[in-house]
Amino acid sequence: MGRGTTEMEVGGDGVAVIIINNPPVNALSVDVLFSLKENYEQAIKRDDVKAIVLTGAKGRFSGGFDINAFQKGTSKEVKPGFISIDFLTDSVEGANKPSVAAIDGLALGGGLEVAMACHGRICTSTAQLGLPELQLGIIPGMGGTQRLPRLVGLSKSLEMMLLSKPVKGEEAHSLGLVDAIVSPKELVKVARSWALDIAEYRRPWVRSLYRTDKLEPLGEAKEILKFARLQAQKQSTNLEHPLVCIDCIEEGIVSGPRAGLWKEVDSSKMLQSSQTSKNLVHFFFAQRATSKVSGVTDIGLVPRKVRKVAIVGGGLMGSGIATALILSKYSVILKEVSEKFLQAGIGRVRANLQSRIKKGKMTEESYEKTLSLLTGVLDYEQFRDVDLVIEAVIENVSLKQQIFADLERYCPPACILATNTSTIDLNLVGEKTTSQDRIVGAHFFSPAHIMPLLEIVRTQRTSAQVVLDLLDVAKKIHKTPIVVGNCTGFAVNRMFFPYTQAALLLVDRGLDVYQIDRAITRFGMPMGPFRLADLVGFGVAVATALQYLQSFPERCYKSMLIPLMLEDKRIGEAARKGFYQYDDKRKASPDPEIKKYVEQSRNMAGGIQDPKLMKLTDKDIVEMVFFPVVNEACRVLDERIALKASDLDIASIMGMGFPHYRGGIMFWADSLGANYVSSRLEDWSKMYGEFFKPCAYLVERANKGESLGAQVDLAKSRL
Ligand SMILES: C[C@H](O)CC(=O)SCCNC(=O)CCNC(=O)[C@H](O)C(C)(C)COP(=O)(O)OP(=O)(O)OC[C@H]1O[C@@H](n2cnc3c(N)ncnc32)[C@H](O)[C@@H]1OP(=O)(O)O
Repeated sequence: MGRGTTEMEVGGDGVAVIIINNPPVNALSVDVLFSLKENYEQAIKRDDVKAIVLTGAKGRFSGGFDINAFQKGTSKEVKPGFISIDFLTDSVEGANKPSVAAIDGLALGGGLEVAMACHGRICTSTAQLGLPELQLGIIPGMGGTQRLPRLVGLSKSLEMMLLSKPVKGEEAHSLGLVDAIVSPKELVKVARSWALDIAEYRRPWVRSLYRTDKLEPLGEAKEILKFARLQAQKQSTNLEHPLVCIDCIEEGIVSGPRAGLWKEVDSSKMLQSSQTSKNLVHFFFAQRATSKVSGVTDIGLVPRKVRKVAIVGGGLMGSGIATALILSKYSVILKEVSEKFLQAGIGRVRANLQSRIKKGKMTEESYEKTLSLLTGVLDYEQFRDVDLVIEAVIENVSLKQQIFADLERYCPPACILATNTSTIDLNLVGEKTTSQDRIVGAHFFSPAHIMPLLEIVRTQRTSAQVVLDLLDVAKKIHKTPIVVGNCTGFAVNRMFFPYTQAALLLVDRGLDVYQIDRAITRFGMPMGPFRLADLVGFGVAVATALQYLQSFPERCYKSMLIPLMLEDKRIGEAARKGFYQYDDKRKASPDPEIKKYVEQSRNMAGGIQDPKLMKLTDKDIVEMVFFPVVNEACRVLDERIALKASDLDIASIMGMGFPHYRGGIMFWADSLGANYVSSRLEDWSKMYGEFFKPCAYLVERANKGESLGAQVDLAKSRL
């Protein structure tokens, strides 16, 4: 079956309207592009056609080239340059009949590139126009690197491409990217008469590719490109495609737009088969797949409306969650135990909003309006009509049990009862209630109003309806949800607990703390394990480590390094002293004093330093720190705590900052090969103990030559 088509209607006015039709976003599949080409040929041939209007069905021009084709390939072989040069440049832009693009909704990537090959563009004020290809590890491949700079100037086009940042209709108009803004109702009508005006020489016949009026003089252009290269190298270390994009733009400016088009064609082909592009395309689909949950979103249920939310606990997490909710227009009640704590909680919400004002993301007026959605309370009286409660108090089982028993008494019987615990078994939390079907985990990551991930934890008794309702709330507060099962640490924290432990093991065996952090940040993590431990605080680190020690004693590495530092009141960034020392501006710098703790810890670990470890490359360090994480992720899948490896990819990226351009933890492991990961772990386990022992799931997949990302058997699911 084909993927999409175009339809053509020729009106009595001599205008052929060609409509792109490929729901939901009118993506340009190869089928759509071939159909478009056929209709163009017809329109050019027919004597009753004077001009052409190109538009998209159902209020969306086009979301760009069909990204599925990057993963699955296409049914037809297309020769290089066929779409960009033969069709768009020579047949559409070079035609003797003018085309006008009528843009509503979105014109992204290939969608905007097709529109830029037209001789005029009309759009609605809400339309989004942009070239976001770089977010997929590729560059615009249908002339975008050549035409966008010629329409909006070099600086703005670089910003739009390098940041994958679209512009809205009004801005597109003031930039000169579109010629007029009209209402959706008028769109096609105005485009028709615009096209006729061009055909009859009442308006200029503009071929964007040959315009030079917006381009800066050569010397200035070269300076702008030089600066852009420096910026790209700084902001996108490890990435090649932003630099390739700049090279293509430069080629067009220096050697002419046709040479630029050919360089773009060749570079696009090369980048499409790069590992980075595969990783980023995987990330695109994996992110969308998280909200498709088998047994929840495919059984005909409809999410219930959540209007009013109560939060118990106004600490760092509770106030962050409250901020996220009021920002999405939920009415929120914040409960604390005393006036003092309540005011502190509300103060934190205020500060979160104020910081948005400082960053220009919020006006004073919307600040007041948003804050008016928050009510502080000291008892449960106002909980009688809430639709959702999120408990966010300290990690104390009996306190949580008491709170849930109270919630059961005060909240309506259908109210969703969620806990923000990051480790405690949900069955334990709800032990003193009879409401197990509506108890669910809503695990936010700190700071909750900023971090994009929401881990939704369900027990075997949580109802599908409750999970669906929370998925809907997640969407409304712009969080990416992953639905996981119930166990110590759930999916995200559990998967990452070996991260710090591996780093500690390496230090006990002779490696330098800062060398490890450097290798991990060069790999693309926002910070290394030791800098992260400082940020989280040693108190939390030790408490969490104890929980894992209780749950998974056989594979915990017990280093004394953090407890030793804790004894001396080095507790991390909060005290300005952890693995690093911190100045007034919270800038971290290595601290020579930690040497003594390291020595002590090494002695307590038996003083075994391994000369082999002294010669580790960055790559080895990265693998020794992350392969234990992959190993734990495999266990999480094997136990069906997560149902899809791609959910763990998203969790690693959005919860832990794993570089998205590496595709996420499991996709990255698969790019190296399950067999490689398993055999390296096996070797290390012989040298350094059980901590590295590959789990049965990993060994089995490695032996069978299967990828770690291949679907698990859902029949065994515990959810
Ligand atoms: C040669 C060229 O230069 C190369 C290119 O054009 S590459 C493509 C460039 N285009 C892009 O990067 C745009 C990617 N898409 C997006 O940013 C967003 O999907 C959007 C802004 C278009 C719509 O966002 P939103 O309304 O929130 O819906 P969203 O859930 O993201 O997408 C709806 C569906 O359309 C699909 N989709 C979106 N863009 C697509 C595309 N270009 N190709 C194929 N499918 C696409 C999504 O996968 C999703 O499918 P699903 O329902 O099965 O999960």
